[in-house]
Amino acid sequence: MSSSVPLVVRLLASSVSVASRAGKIVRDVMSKGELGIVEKGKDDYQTEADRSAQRCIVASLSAQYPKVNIIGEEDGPESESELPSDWIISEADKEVLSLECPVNLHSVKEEDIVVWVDPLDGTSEYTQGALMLKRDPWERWKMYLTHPLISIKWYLSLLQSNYGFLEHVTVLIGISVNDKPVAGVIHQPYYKTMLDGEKIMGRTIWGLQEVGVGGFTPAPPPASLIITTTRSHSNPLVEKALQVMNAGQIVRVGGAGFKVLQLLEGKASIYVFASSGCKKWDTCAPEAVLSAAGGKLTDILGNYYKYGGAESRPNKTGVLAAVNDELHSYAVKRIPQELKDALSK
Ligand SMILES: Nc1ncnc2c1ncn2[C@@H]1O[C@H](COP(=O)(O)O)[C@@H](OP(=O)(O)O)[C@H]1O
Ligand SMILES: [Mg+2]
Ligand SMILES: [Mg+2]
Ligand SMILES: [Mg+2]
Repeated sequence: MSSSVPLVVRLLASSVSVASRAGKIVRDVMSKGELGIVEKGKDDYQTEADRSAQRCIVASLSAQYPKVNIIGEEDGPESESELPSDWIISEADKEVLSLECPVNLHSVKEEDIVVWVDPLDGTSEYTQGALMLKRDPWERWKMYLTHPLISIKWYLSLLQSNYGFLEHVTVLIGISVNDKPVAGVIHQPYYKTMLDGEKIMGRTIWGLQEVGVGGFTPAPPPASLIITTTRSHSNPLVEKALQVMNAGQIVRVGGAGFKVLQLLEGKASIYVFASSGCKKWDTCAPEAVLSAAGGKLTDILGNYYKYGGAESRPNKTGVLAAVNDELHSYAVKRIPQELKDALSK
């Protein structure tokens, strides 16, 4: 790889390649059927796919960029087992490598960068998706009975959905410089495209400050106000914030990455989540990609989060994102003060 390419662009190009490999790991774990679900906390789970995808991303990036501070969601005791050699990716996406680096990022050093990794965003939807891969209804029912995450209401909605909610799953790699997300990758392992009659799995969307987004073509916002929000982590405050938006429609989907994709694809115009459940790894890459496309992601007070390595992990004051500044200000104004106060406490 040419070292004349500025560091941020090289790191983004490497992240695009490694996210795609991590996405394959996510699919492979699902195909084997041994999800290895571990409960980290209330409504907070981890699977073998989360653990393995993170190992692949962190090992690949830290081998090439040893002084970059890489923070992953699934940090914990290091696994003893050796990493398969094909999990270490040293390739870098050629299209991204040829991008013009914004002038203010030209001289960024490894020490100035913090990378936030969410190896699998939408873990609830991933584990529920496993059910839909069981073709035999009796097998599916047995799996449901032993599944820790699914209520009967969800089971029924799953049966109505075509392919479960696997499309909501993303791999997120966010690159921040001096507290600010400047570049990011959102990879969708279960996005399907047909090419010459052949099914291709996965697509990778990237964003770079001042350059724009790649990997897909953003669509204009919908004509009426459509809000996207959580489908698996709601609570009374979250619902209150949705009520005040006066939206024509509310779309409940999994993952912070997928909700930002809903905004970029013209399926919704505002993402509202008045809860402290999301963390920095959930929003770093989505914020970078959204802002590169002209959108804005902040907390529900309208303040940007900071992404330095010493910042606390939770996004305590919620998430509010919109496709443009005008819709973002509309949403900030609509949120009642008592709700802002409740999250700021
Ligand atoms: N109450 C809560 N507890 C734990 N994690 C939460 C949470 N609310 C949101 N999150 C995390 O924020 C991300 C987006 O959530 P949602 O899909 O509900 O919008 C998910 O990331 P992960 O799937 O990577 O863990 C989810 O776990
Ligand atoms: Mg998680
Ligand atoms: Mg996440
Ligand atoms: Mg995750």
